[in-house]
This record gives sequence, structure tokens and C-alpha cells, in this order.
Amino acid sequence: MKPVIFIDGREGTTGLQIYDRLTPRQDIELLLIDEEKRKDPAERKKCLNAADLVFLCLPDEAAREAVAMIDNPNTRVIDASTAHRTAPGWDYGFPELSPHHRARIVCSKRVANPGCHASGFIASVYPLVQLGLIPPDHPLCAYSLTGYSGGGKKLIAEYQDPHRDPRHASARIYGTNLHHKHLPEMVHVCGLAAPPVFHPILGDYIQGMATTVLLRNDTLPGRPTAQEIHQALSSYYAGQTFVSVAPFGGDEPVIYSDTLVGTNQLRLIVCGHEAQTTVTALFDNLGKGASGAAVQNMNLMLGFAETAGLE
Ligand SMILES: NC(=O)C1=CN([C@@H]2O[C@H](COP(=O)(O)OP(=O)(O)OC[C@H]3O[C@@H](n4cnc5c(N)ncnc54)[C@H](OP(=O)(O)O)[C@@H]3O)[C@@H](O)[C@H]2O)C=CC1
Ligand SMILES: CC(=O)N[C@@H](CCC(=O)OP(=O)(O)O)C(=O)O
Repeated sequence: MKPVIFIDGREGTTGLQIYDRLTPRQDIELLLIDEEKRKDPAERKKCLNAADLVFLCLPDEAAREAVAMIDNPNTRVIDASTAHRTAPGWDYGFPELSPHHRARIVCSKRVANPGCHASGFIASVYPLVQLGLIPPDHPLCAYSLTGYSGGGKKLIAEYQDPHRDPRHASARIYGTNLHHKHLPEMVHVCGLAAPPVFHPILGDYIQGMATTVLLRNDTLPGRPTAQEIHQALSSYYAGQTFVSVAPFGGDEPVIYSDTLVGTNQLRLIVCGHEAQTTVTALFDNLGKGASGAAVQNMNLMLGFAETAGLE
């Protein structure tokens, strides 16, 4: 019997991209909700409980409500929202972080899909903390470029509106209160003593991300060089399909944040010298930053090849 999959929020940005990756597949059965009833709690409840696995591609509050509607003990959940990423009983859906993360996802009933900015930050920082190159109480700084699809349908409409504010043509820093909603998961997953100083930056392009962590080598234990940090990350992720490390200094002399759009890849670029290092994670907010990662997690949970639907 093919596993039955339901995408709650299929009409949204993340949901649609999961749907597009799943429709060609013959190894699953997609449960589709009646278009008119897609926000009807009773109809959603029926679908949520009829499925073997559900993707929640909803605002946080609606995701919490959806989880509360599930009374079938066999229904497994992948939540793309921020609602459960640090919640007890949920596993963090980033399998490349460690064999432990991967093993948890494989048998999990509740997987929280990582936030997009958080994915970029954690991909760089988690291994360096594990390897002892960054102490958990190290004062970290990061910034993260994103396309506007990261803000869902509302932000896409705002940026694509022919009568939009002309200032949207310039990049804009947001999260200026320094309390971005991805900070708790960055701290929780990496085991940090305090959140990084973090600015997200929105550009006038639809898709693609570049998340950069800045390090002063003389403040790190053993004063590693940028090359040594590059070597450590390269060894850490050796053999992974979806996370890779570029040759030292990067693949090109500049870094375009839309380089990996349309893929489920996340590529780390380490630059610097004896005194300073930057680690930039390049990926697609709707690939490894959301929908691609969610499908990868589904593959692991249901015993499919990790790459199925993601080639
Ligand atoms: N976009 C991205 O790059 C990323 C998004 N995410 C997260 O994924 C989740 C979805 O985001 P995104 O796809 O961008 O958002 P969108 O706004 O594009 O889509 C959300 C969808 O949920 C629907 N919806 C809202 N409330 C309900 C409800 N009560 N019942 C059923 N459907 C409902 C909306 O309906 P309607 O169409 O009528 O508005 C919409 O189709 C969010 O939590 C987001 O933070 C995570 C990582 C990256
Ligand atoms: C451009 C933009 O607005 N991006 C969103 C993050 C998108 C994402 O990762 O969403 P969730 O954490 O909600 O799942 C933001 O920075 O709030």
C-alpha cells in the first residue's frame, strides 16, 4: 500500500512547491482536499487523520491547530512553520547535522522543518560548535540575504505589485529589533549560550538565500585560520548528498544568493585569512530552506531514497 500524504496549506508558497515535487511520484498517494473546503476545520481534520504523513504549510497558529486536530496515533507530521522547532517531543528536520539527527527523523512522528535563515546559520555553526572550534558562549554575528518568496504569498504580492513602493527595488534590512523568529531555534539546535546578533536582508528577487556567519579567528580557541575552518567543515560534511563545501574561497570571486535556486542543495563557502573567516551558506529558501528539505525528511521517514523527487 502506498503511503497517503496530505499537504495542509497546499495553496501557499511552501505547500505548492511540495506539491510540485510530489505529484510526479508513483510511490505515494496524495490526498487532496476539496478546494472550497481547504480552510474548513472539519474537512481538514478528516484529511489530517486519514493520512499516513501530513505536511503543515501554514501560519504558526494554524499549524498548532492542525496538530491539535490529529487524533490518529499513526499520522506523522512535518511542520514547515516556526511553531514547533524548539518544542519538546519534536525532532529537528536537518539530517545532515549528525547521525543522531538523521536517526531521530527516520523514526519520528513529529518533525519540525527548519526555518530558512536558521538553516543557513545552523549548517555553519552546529558543526563548528561540535568540533570545539566555536565555544557555545562565543559572541556570534550573522546576516542573511533572502528573496521575497521567503515571506510567502503576501510578500510576493507586495513585491510583484506594479504599483508597489519604488523603494522595494533596493535591498532592505528587516528584523531591526534583533529578535528574529529564527533565533530561538539557532540557539536551541546549536546549544548556544545566547543568540547571535543577526540581521536578515530582503532583496528584490524572488528566491535564493545566502546566510553569512562572521568570525574573528583570534577570539576562537586555538586561533584557527580560515583554511583550517574550511578543512573542518569539508570533513564534517564529506559524503552528504545535499550539503557540500566549496573549495576554499568559493566557486566564484563573488557570491550570488540565487545560485542554488531550483535545487535542494546547501553549499558552504568559507573565505578569509589568518585573522578573519566568513562562512556563507548558499541555498534556495524553497529548496533546502523549506519545501525541498520537507520532502527529504518525508523520504527518510517513509523509507524512500533520500533523493527521491529531489534530483
Ligand atoms: N516561504 C518560505 O520560503 C518559507 C516558509 N516557511 C513557513 O512555511 C509556512 C507556510 O509559509 P508560506 O508557504 O510561505 O506562506 P503562504 O502565505 O504562501 O501560504 C500559507 C497557506 O496557508 C493557508 N492557510 C492559512 N490559514 C489556514 C487555515 N487555517 N487552514 C488552512 N489553510 C490555511 C493560506 O491560505 P490563503 O491562500 O487563503 O492565504 C496559504 O495558502 C509558514 O509557517 C512559513 O513561515 C518556512 C520556510 C521558508
Ligand atoms: C523574507 C521573509 O520574510 N522571510 C521570513 C522567514 C521565512 C521562513 O523561514 O519561515 P518560517 O520560519 O516562518 O517557517 C522571515 O524572515 O520572517
